[in-house]
Amino acid sequence: MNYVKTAIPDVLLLEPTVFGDERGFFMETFRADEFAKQTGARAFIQDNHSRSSRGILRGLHYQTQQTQGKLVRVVQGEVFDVAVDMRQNSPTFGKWVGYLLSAENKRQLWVPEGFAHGFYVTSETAEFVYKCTDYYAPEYDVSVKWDDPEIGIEWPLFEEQAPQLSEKDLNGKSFQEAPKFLL
Ligand SMILES: Cc1cn([C@H]2C[C@H](O)[C@@H](COP(=O)(O)OP(=O)(O)O[C@H]3O[C@@H](C)C(=O)[C@@H](O)[C@H]3O)O2)c(=O)[nH]c1=O
Repeated sequence: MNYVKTAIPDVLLLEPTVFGDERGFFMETFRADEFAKQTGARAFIQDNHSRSSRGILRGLHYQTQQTQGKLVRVVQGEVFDVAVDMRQNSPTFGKWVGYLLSAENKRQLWVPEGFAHGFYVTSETAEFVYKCTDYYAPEYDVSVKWDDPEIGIEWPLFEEQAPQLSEKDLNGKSFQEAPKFLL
């Protein structure tokens, strides 16, 4: 596994080593020892899997307590995946990074605690799989507006179709009013 620093050094892009042969391919998707060495993160205790159609946007989400670090990947289709730094005392506070993750490119994104996270589906459907360092806690769940101009995420949107969001995400907080981390 290749761990690549992004423009926000705490957010890492992981490129697995893929062994192809006449049967198909094999890759390791997670190793606790290597991952802990690279990130210093707490152990993962929850795994999630979601499926979404083209044009769905989920995010931007984080939990103010039981804060989750997330190791995310796509097992079918393609998404544009984004992390936003919500750590007030960080040199990259308010900055975002975004990457296309797909079943084909097999890349993973490490989104540490202190970041809001979201994704936009660019294929017909996408199955999204991720590991979390803490449990889901809806009482601490925050949604930040995906299109807040202060963050300025450049989503690769389809022109003919506005992104489709959940009720919760339609009512997301502005970046300014969203609670920040002091990590
Ligand atoms: C996230 C989550 C949801 N749920 C339930 C609550 C709800 O009824 C249903 C759908 O929840 P949501 O609308 O919050 O799902 P979703 O919009 O997919 O939320 C996820 O979005 C991405 C971007 C993230 O970063 C994740 O951490 C998570 O917040 O699933 C759980 O039971 N456990 C969980 O861990």
